[in-house]
Amino acid sequence: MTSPSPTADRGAGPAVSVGDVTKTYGDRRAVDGVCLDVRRGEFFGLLGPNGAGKSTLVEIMEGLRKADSGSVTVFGESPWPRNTALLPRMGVQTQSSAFFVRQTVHEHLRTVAALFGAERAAVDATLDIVGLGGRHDVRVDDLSGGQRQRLAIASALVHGPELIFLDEPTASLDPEGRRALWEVLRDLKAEGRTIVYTTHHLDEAEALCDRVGILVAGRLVVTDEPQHLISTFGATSRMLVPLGRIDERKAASLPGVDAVTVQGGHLVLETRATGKVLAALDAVTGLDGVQTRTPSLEDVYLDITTRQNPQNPLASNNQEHQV
Ligand SMILES: Nc1ncnc2c1ncn2[C@@H]1O[C@H](COP(=O)(O)OP(=O)(O)OP(=O)(O)O)[C@@H](O)[C@H]1O
Repeated sequence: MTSPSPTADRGAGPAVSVGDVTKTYGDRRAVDGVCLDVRRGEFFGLLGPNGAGKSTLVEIMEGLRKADSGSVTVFGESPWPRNTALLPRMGVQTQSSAFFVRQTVHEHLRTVAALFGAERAAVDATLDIVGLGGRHDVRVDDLSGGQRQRLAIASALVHGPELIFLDEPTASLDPEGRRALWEVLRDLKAEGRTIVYTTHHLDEAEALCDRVGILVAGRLVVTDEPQHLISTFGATSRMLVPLGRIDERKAASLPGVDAVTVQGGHLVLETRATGKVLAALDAVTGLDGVQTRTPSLEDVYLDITTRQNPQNPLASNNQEHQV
């Protein structure tokens, strides 16, 4: 990015502050009393099932949508009604980003850059970093879905904003493109920029985010660091033992085993006491071919969203916590 590093601003207040924000469409409450501060220089991931309210909340933070009630500030100022002083400081990629479809890729990004007064050199550099360096002369109309997504991301980055909002930026990218974007995002964070993004890729959120927030039915039920969330919620580890090595009943009776299921060619032992179970397995059958899967953010996410879903009879509302 060509703009100066925003690192110097880090000591000031939060990049984004959301206070008790609510948004209702008809009789549907899309965002329900959300409070959240995103710190300067933070990489914050907003997670949640389809329809949980992520895009609506992000659009309210961006100043693209008006909240029914509550307060939002971006760098201490309200983004609504449209705050032109904030626009150069923010980069926005939405799920329905608009394009100048009759222009070429390079013309499109030049037009966007000019709107923000960004240097022309930034256009070539940004196309390179999103992997569109070889596509300058292709008409936007003729891009594939993933290439359009890359161009939308480039449009959010070309003016070197301090605060970057990305709504499911990796949704249509191929695996190579996804990993390449991870590196771009890590570099942006290393420059001191603040990133707020939504994703359904939990491995990605675990790898990239300083903190994640999980929205369920419009309510922010958890905000925490991914690793802390995993240890706090104590999701179980799984041990995969090749079938035939130990029978199901005997496996279930081993000390520390919480549950046993058969999946594919394995007995799957769930446990919160990995060492104890490994020692017991070693004594009974040896550890050759035994695989251990430690809990991931995805396990915790599924646990939380299942319990918090109001449609689910096991739902409980007593897990809210923030770090
Ligand atoms: N413009 C709108 N008019 C009416 N209802 C809307 C509108 N936008 C969103 N909704 C509804 O609000 C709820 C939240 O939608 P939103 O798009 O914010 O969720 P999301 O978490 O981003 O979902 P996804 O993961 O599928 O993108 C959904 O029930 C959706 O149908």
